[in-house]
Amino acid sequence: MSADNTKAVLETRNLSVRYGKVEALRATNLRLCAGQIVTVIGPNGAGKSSLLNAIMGALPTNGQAEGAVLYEDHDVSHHAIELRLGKGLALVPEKRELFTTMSVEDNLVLGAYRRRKAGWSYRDGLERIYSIFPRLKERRHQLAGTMSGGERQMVAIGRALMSDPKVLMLDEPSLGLAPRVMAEVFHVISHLRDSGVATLLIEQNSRAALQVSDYGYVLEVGDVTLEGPAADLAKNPKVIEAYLGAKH
Ligand SMILES: Nc1ncnc2c1ncn2[C@@H]1O[C@H](COP(=O)(O)OP(=O)(O)OP(=O)(O)O)[C@@H](O)[C@H]1O
Repeated sequence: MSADNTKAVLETRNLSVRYGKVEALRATNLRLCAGQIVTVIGPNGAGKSSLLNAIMGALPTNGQAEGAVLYEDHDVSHHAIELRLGKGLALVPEKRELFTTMSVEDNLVLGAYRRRKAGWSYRDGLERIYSIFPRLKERRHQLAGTMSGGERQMVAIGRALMSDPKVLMLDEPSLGLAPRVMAEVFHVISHLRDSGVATLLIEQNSRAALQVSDYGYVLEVGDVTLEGPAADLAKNPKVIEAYLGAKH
C-alpha cells in the first residue's frame, strides 16, 4: 500500500526540531493513513525520538518544534499534549515510563484518564487489553516495576491503547527484549492494524520493522533520505547495506 493514495490520519508538514543550536530534525514530511503501519528507521541520533515527541507535543523543555502536525486535517501543532491525547494520538516512549510501584492494572487504568466516550467503562477497556495481552490479566495485581522487560513493554502499549487512540506511536518497542518476546510484540503490532489503529513505529531493528510495515522512511541526521513501500525499502541496496546487512 502506498502512503499517498488514501486519506492521511496524521501528517507532518516541514516539521523541524531544534535544541538550542542542535538541529535534530529538518523539514520532515510524513504521512500515516488509518490501519497503516509506517516505520521510521535510521541510526542513533538521527532525530527519530524527536520526531515522535514533536508529533505528540512532548518535547523536552529545551526542544522547539516548527512546521505543522496535522491530525485528521486539523493543525494540532499548538495543542497541549493532553489535548492531542484526548483527540486520539498516543505515544509509548522509549523508556516506557511506567508507574513502577503501582499494579499493572492501575497503570492501565491511568491510560484512560483522557477518555471521554459516553457509555464507556474502564472495565471494557481492560478486557480489550487483556484479550490482546492475556499475560497482563494473569499479572494484573503485580507491581509494574517487578515485571520483565517484555511484560513492561506490553503494559506500556496496553496503557497507550486504553486511550483508544487512532494513531499509536511506538518508540523502539523491541529495545532490550529477547528475540522471542520481540516477536510477540511485533505480532501484536501487526494485529492492531486489523482494528484500524494507525501505527507509527520507530525501530533500530529495521528488518523486523520493515517486515510488519506498509511504508517506511529512512531518517539520517535529521533528514528523510529515502521513503517508499516497506517491501521496496527492504530490497533497496542502500537500505540493505546500511541497515539490513549481516552486521545488523
Ligand atoms: N533534550 C535535548 N537537548 C539537546 N540535544 C538533544 C536533546 N534530545 C536529543 N538531542 C539531540 O538531537 C539529536 C536527535 O536525537 P533523537 O533522540 O531524536 O535521535 P534518535 O534517532 O531517536 O536517536 P536514538 O536512536 O539514539 O534514540 C541528537 O543529536 C541528540 O543528541
